[in-house]
Amino acid sequence: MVSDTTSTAAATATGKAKAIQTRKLNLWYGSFQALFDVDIDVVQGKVTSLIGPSGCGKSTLLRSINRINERLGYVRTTGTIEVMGHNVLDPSVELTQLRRAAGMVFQRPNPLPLSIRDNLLFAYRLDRGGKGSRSDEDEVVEKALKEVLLWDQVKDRLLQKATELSLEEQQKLCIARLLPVKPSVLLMDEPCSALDPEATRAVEDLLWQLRGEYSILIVTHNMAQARRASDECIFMLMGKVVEHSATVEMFVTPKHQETADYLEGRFG
Ligand SMILES: Nc1ncnc2c1ncn2[C@@H]1O[C@H](COP(=O)(O)OP(=O)(O)OP(=O)(O)O)[C@@H](O)[C@H]1O
Repeated sequence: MVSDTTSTAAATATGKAKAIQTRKLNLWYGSFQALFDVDIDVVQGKVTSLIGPSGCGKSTLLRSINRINERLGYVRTTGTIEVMGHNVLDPSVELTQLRRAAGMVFQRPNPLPLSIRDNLLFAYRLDRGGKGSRSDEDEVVEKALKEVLLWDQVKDRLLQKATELSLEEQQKLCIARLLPVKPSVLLMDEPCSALDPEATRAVEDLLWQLRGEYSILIVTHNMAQARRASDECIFMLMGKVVEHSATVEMFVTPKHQETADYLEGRFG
C-alpha cells in the first residue's frame, strides 16, 4: 500500500526555504488520473531526484511545475503548485515567464539549429525585446558558458552550429541557454539518458556545481545517478509520493517497504 508521505516530506524540508511546493496535486490526462494528492517540498539550492518505476508519474509531476503538460489540451490539474512561493496555477500567471523561471532540460539535447552564441542569446533577446549591445551579449554568453564549464572548449568557435557539438556539449549548452534569463529552478527530465557514461559523469558533475545557485529537480531511472548526484530523493509509485528523504537515508535506511523493494530491484 502506498503510504501518506506528508510527514516524511515535511521532515526533510522543515525550516528550509522551498523552491517548489505542491499540495494535494492531482492531475488527469482526459479521464485518466496520473497524479494523486502529491505533496512535495523541494528545498532551495539542492539537487532533488524523482525516482520510481516507469509510468509512476515522474515526468508528469516535473512537467506540471512549469505547466508544459497543458500544451496537450486535455490535462486537468487540481491542488496547488508554488515555485519560489508563487502560485503557478493562478490564471494570471504568464506562461512564458513561468517557463523562464522554471527552465526545462529534456532527455535528448535539443539546441536550436543556430550558432552556439545565438542559442545562448535566444531567450535573453526575447526577454529584453531585442538585441542588446555587443559587449553586453558577449558578457552573457561568456558567463553562461563558464557556468556550465563549456567556455574553454567552445570560446574560439562561438559561431559554429550548436548541432555540430558532441551530445555532452549540446546538453551542457541546453542547460547554459536557460541561465541568461535567470531561472530559480531547473527541471531536468532524464538529462543524461542519451549520453555515454563519461558524458553522464560530466553532466552530473555540472549539476553538482550548479546547485546552491539553482534548485534542481531531476527525473532519473538511474539509481546510481540518483545516489551520486542528488541531495534528496522522492520515490513515487502509481502517481503517489511514497517517500521523500535525504539521499543517503533513502538508500541506506528506506522508511517504506515499497522503497526498499524498488531500490533493491525487486520491481520496476
Ligand atoms: N500525454 C499523455 N496522455 C495520456 N496519458 C499519459 C500521457 N503522458 C503520460 N501518460 C500516462 O501517465 C502515467 C504517468 O506517466 P509518466 O510519463 O509521467 O511516468 P514516468 O514515471 O515519467 O514514466 P517513465 O519513467 O517511463 O518516463 C502513465 O500511465 C502514462 O501512460
